[in-house]
Amino acid sequence: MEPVVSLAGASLRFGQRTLWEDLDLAIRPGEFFAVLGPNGSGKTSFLKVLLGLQDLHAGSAALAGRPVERGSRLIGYVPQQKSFAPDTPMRARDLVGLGVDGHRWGLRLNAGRINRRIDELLELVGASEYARVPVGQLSGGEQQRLRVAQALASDPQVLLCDEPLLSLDLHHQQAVSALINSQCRERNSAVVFVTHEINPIIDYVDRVLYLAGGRFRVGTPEEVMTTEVLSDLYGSHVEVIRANGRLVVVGLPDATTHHHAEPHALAGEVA
Ligand SMILES: Nc1ncnc2c1ncn2[C@@H]1O[C@H](COP(=O)(O)OP(=O)(O)OP(=O)(O)O)[C@@H](O)[C@H]1O
Repeated sequence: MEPVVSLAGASLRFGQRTLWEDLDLAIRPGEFFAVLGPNGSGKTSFLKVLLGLQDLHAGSAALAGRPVERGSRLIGYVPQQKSFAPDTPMRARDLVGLGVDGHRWGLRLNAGRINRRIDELLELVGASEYARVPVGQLSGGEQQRLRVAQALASDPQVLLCDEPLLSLDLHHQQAVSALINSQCRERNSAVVFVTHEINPIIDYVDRVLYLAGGRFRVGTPEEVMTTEVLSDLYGSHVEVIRANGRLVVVGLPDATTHHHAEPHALAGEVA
């Protein structure tokens, strides 16, 4: 199967600082691909490259075989959370409606079908009851669920998610992760999911790109999330503990404010 996202010899550098270099990557349709790493390791910048918003220092990046470009219709994007201003003159359903234009849903949708599609998306993210509330009056988590609905609205071939679970409670973390996974499996979208914390999505992830200290590793979670690999990436000993199907990384260097769960939190929390 042709990859829908591909990078060849890709390097990103700001001034003297190399975030990653010589990255070769092919992400196929229907793949759930997680991007992990500490603060400042270049996860958001990686998404910006795919969005055509960040030039590479070297190498190339392509979507569906064509060079990345701004405003690509192939992409759905859940940006890193920023709140809407309290007086934003838009209701929740208007925000989701911005994502529905029907170009992947056959003929141009008429008003009735657009409304039904918006209702369906609001329902999927559990936002029906605040559909008519101005977005600026909603909580961070409620706004976040709308962003997910908006990103799914166009049935994108590539779904880019930047920490989409931030500020969601456990129930909605699970619901939103499952929804993104359905888009991946049922609609064959490639999902690129940036996160500090792999546990909420560990059952869904096919492969991981782990960025740290200007280097990276790519592979399945079993290949990458090990004491040996992460100790090598961080350049100091870290311990990866597996318990109850969850992963805990212990002993990360102080300089990396990393949101992995602490060992005491094993009993069912989600960091
Ligand atoms: N346009 C830019 N010019 C210079 N430096 C930049 C630019 N964009 C990002 N950086 C730097 O590159 C590094 C990586 O930023 P990025 O936002 O990609 O990290 P991240 O892994 O997403 O971090 P976080 O987990 O904190 O969101 C940061 O140190 C940031 O300051």
